[in-house]
Amino acid sequence: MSKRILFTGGGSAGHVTVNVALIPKFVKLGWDVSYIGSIKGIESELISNIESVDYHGISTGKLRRYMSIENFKDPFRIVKGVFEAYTLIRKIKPDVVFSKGGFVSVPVVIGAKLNNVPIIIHESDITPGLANKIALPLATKVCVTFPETLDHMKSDKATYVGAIIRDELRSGGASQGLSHLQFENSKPIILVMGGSLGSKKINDTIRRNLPTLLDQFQVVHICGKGQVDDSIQLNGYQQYEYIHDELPDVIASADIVVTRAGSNSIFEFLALHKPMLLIPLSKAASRGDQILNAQSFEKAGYAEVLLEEELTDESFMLSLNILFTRKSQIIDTMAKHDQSNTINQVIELIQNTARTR
Ligand SMILES: CC(=O)N[C@H]1[C@@H](OP(=O)(O)OP(=O)(O)OC[C@H]2O[C@@H](n3ccc(=O)[nH]c3=O)[C@H](O)[C@@H]2O)O[C@H](CO)[C@@H](O)[C@@H]1O
Repeated sequence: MSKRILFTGGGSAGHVTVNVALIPKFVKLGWDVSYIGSIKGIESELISNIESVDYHGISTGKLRRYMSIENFKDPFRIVKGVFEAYTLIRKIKPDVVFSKGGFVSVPVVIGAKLNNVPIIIHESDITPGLANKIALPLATKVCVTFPETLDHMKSDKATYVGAIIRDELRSGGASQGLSHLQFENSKPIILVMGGSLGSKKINDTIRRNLPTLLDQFQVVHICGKGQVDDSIQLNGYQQYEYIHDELPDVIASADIVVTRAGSNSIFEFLALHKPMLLIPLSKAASRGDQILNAQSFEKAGYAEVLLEEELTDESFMLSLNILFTRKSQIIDTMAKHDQSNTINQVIELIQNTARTR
């Protein structure tokens, strides 16, 4: 009988793309693969069309850090989600659950524990997110991406594995990227990505500085859902809400990147040797995890960092020019970083943690 793995994780693409990297590996190994996510979230968009995956949507509540009327309804949604996850897991009978975090993962982890299924959680950021903090006592093992996380997560369950990157990202072609973007070979290309959901602050800064930027560069701008501005039609400037299949080619064609400091994105740019200007999400809007991610990359010599509080048109153009000048030196530093074996290490850990039947 085939082994069975159940994945969970969602809310933003950063809580899904690691699962997207692992799923084909388990399909190839002959495992049955199921996924529990939300009914309408990005995970349902990114996963439910993968043929070999049995996708189940459950009721979810968001773990907010701010006051909202929804905070009173969400405990009921979460309890409903736990009941749905528990019942599904009883039926699916997975040998192991792999959780990438995000609020949808909490009911799934609780449902797995109630069914006595071993749970592996994966933390992408330096400090654990709220969902993973709740999941930690229930988990069998915890995989972490940054070595520094072991200091924040004082648990013998934690193992440093590094970043899990989708294979397809490594096979992009710069010339395919150029032709997809309808760009020329004459000017360098900046890829702007304000996280998987987009960033209004970064979008506005780019658009205000477009005349100056386009003198020197071509700009491909991933703006986030609903944030493309159709009134801007300029040569050498392309906007997208989100890029799916063409992302490997687009990244391959880019010379430098301007991005938030979401863990998956920055490790992907590191693996693909793309020097980065990081503008981390501020502490006012988050637990400050992206600031720590960014500082770690700056210290390692992979990135320039500009804090949101210090973001002005002048500081942005200055940091961008410094990055562009340091480009070759940064690429040399990036070339010394090798994480090509992380995915195999994680697969082995999952296989060793799964129940034996
Ligand atoms: C606002 C917020 O809560 N952000 C968090 C979220 O970020 P976010 O969801 O932005 O996640 P990441 O930057 O880590 O990853 C985004 C993923 O989406 C992919 N992608 C993105 C754009 C696109 O057009 N196409 C595409 O495929 C990227 O290649 C990457 O694999 O999860 C990260 C990982 O836990 C955290 O570090 C971030 O702090």
